[in-house]
Amino acid sequence: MVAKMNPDLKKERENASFDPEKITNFLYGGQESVKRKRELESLALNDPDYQHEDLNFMSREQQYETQLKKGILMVTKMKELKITSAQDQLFYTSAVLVSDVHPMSVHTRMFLPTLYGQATEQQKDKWLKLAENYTIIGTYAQTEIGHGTFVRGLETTATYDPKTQEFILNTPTLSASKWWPGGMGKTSNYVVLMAQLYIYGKSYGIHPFMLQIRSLEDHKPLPGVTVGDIGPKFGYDVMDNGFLSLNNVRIPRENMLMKYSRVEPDGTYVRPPSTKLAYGTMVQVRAGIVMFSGMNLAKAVTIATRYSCVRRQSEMKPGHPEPQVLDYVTQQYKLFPYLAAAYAFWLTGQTMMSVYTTSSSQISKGDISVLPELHALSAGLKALSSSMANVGMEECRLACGGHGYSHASGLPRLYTNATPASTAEGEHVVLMLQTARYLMKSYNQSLQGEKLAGSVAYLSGVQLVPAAGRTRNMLDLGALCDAFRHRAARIVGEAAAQLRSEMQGGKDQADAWNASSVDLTKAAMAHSQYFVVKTFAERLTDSRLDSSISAVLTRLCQLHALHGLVTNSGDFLEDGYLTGSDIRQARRHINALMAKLRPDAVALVDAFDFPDGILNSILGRYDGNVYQHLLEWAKASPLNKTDVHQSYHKYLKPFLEANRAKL
Ligand SMILES: CCCCCCCCCCCCCCCCCCCCCC(=O)SCCNC(=O)CCNC(=O)[C@H](O)C(C)(C)COP(=O)(O)OP(=O)(O)OC[C@H]1O[C@@H](n2cnc3c(N)ncnc32)[C@H](O)[C@@H]1OP(=O)(O)O
Ligand SMILES: Cc1cc2nc3c(=O)[nH]c(=O)nc-3n(C[C@H](O)[C@H](O)[C@H](O)COP(=O)(O)OP(=O)(O)OC[C@H]3O[C@@H](n4cnc5c(N)ncnc54)[C@H](O)[C@@H]3O)c2cc1C
Repeated sequence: MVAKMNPDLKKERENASFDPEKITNFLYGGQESVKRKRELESLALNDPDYQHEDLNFMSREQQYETQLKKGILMVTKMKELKITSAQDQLFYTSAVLVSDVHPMSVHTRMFLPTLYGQATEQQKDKWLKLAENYTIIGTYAQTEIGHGTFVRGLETTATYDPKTQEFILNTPTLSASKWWPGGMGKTSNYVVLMAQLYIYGKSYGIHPFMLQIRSLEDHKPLPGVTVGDIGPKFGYDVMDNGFLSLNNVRIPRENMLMKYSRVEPDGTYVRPPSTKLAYGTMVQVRAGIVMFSGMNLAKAVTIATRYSCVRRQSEMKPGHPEPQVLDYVTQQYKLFPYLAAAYAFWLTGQTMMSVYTTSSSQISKGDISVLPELHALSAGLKALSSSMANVGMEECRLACGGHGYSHASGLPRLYTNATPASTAEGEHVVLMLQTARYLMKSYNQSLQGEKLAGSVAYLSGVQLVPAAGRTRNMLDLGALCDAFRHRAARIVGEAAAQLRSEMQGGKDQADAWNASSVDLTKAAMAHSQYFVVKTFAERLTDSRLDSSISAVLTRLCQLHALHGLVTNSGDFLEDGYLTGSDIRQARRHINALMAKLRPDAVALVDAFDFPDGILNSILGRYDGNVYQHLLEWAKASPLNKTDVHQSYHKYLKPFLEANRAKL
């Protein structure tokens, strides 16, 4: 029997100004792609082999085991079903894994991409098939107990022995032990080991090496290898992040991944075109995190928005029925800016991926000129999107009141699994500083009359003319983009001036950089925000957009820009580019936009097209039948398996009896 839809949600859907299907098609790149997405999702969600008890009711060991079993089934079925394209795999795996990963995720996301990106053709012949077949399972072992951020400072060594033509691998100190790699604790039998290369006592920096860590027969650690799980974490329970130490482990010379740099049998070192090519896998994952963050934020906003239409609380007017909590403007102010941000990062994530694809094909053809722009853009956008998603997901949880704190909402698990995106693959301040480094270099080039291209083109010949006194329409997307561009250019310029003045005051470059780093981070943030606002606005100029959806998407874009502007108003006011009256106008527009978006809120989250199985949230159910399912879910909790829990007999009963006896 089809359950009846909650009447409030039904009404919301009837009153929307547009057909959400049109936006779904826009978000996923067309009708055909949406059709395929739904086919694959339904295949996964209706497959009985993937069904299991709620992970939230399990111990960590059980979660690991369940998700490993599921991961294995998933890769087997994808092969059988010939689900081969990256897009199809993403649709299918998202439905199987929901907001979790599986213990072999880093194999797929980093180990294989490292082989594709860093191995020679010969090495690919040797390992790729094995890795693609999951005959070997690997991870990306870079971070150590003592160093994660400072890759150049890693202590693991790979010392070349020309006599035997082998590398000797060692973690010479406690702090050199590898720590964190996903799937290394219990699952992987191989790693790509990032280690300092030494030849004849000379260091050549960090390079990738293929290393077998466990027997392919009985999975026991190989001689010289100590490996295990690092223990429970804030989230990510299903993943066996691991530690690894190495004691004089020898591997053949051919195990260094040598696409870009080489060690000849006699120990001659052949330099790569750029030492940063060894960081390629990190750049790829960072680019992916922009979209990943947009999608996670979209899930959280879907849950909180639907629930806010089902939830009724308090009296807005004495004696009147309790309103849907989404009718409180403060609730709209909690959610709508993140609804807009989810759209912004979703679309920017797509742009980032297409920049990545184009640039990486140029790099593989030997053109490394695109590397600095790709690195700076992906670092800044990864940092911005993941930190915004963190704040937004938490705000969505808070917007669900008490029920948001329950695992039934899906929000705690979504948050704890997604929040590492801010730290892993480059801590967010560290990455912002990388973007700032590129901005400083570009800005100085522009001062010397060089014409800049790509994301920093706007820094060329920038004229910082204060525009106070000018009347402007704060809803005009062109004017909003101009304001963000002006702010970014000004802050970049001021950070450069600050850096210069620190150096003129006697500091060396490194101390001056540290002293200016708050301003530098701010410059990178302003630059990345400008990129997002501009990208969002540009995507709306697509002539294929139907007018009904173009109107509502324009409102979201305006809200995204205006909210960013109002929350950073000091930046726009500081040099008089905007006036107090512009900011007041912006605030009024935000209120008006929220009122206009209110009737479309549910349709806008429906358009993300997350089926219930993927949202995995009782509060966010499509049919809105929240309370009945909350109760059913609670009844399934392991503590409710018996009316009287065994601990009553063990502890409570004797305690009560002893107390009674004392009366
Ligand atoms: C967990 C959930 C997350 C969700 C993930 C979502 C994924 C999305 C997909 C969705 C599915 C989910 C599946 C989950 C499975 C995957 C799980 C992944 C798990 C995470 C794996 C990892 O966590 S894995 C380790 C990553 N660990 C770092 O991330 C270290 C940061 N640390 C550095 O990355 C360097 O340490 C740092 C700072 C650059 C300095 O590097 P350095 O010291 O060598 O360089 P300097 O600063 O001296 O800079 C010298 C010059 O190099 C330039 N440059 C530097 N880097 C460059 C580069 N990459 N490309 C070009 N140029 C570069 C720079 O711009 C300068 O250029 P210039 O001289 O011209 O100014
Ligand atoms: C869930 C999860 C999964 C992971 N998976 C993997 C994996 O599969 N493989 C792998 O190799 N690693 C993995 N990592 C490790 C991850 O990449 C690192 O933790 C991350 O790069 C941050 O480095 P760190 O831990 O050294 O932080 P730290 O650098 O110690 O950061 C601590 C503080 O110092 C500040 N700081 C550090 N350097 C600077 C600087 N230069 N300027 C200003 N501030 C600075 C940071 O901003 C931060 O506030 C994973 C981590 C997590 C949490």
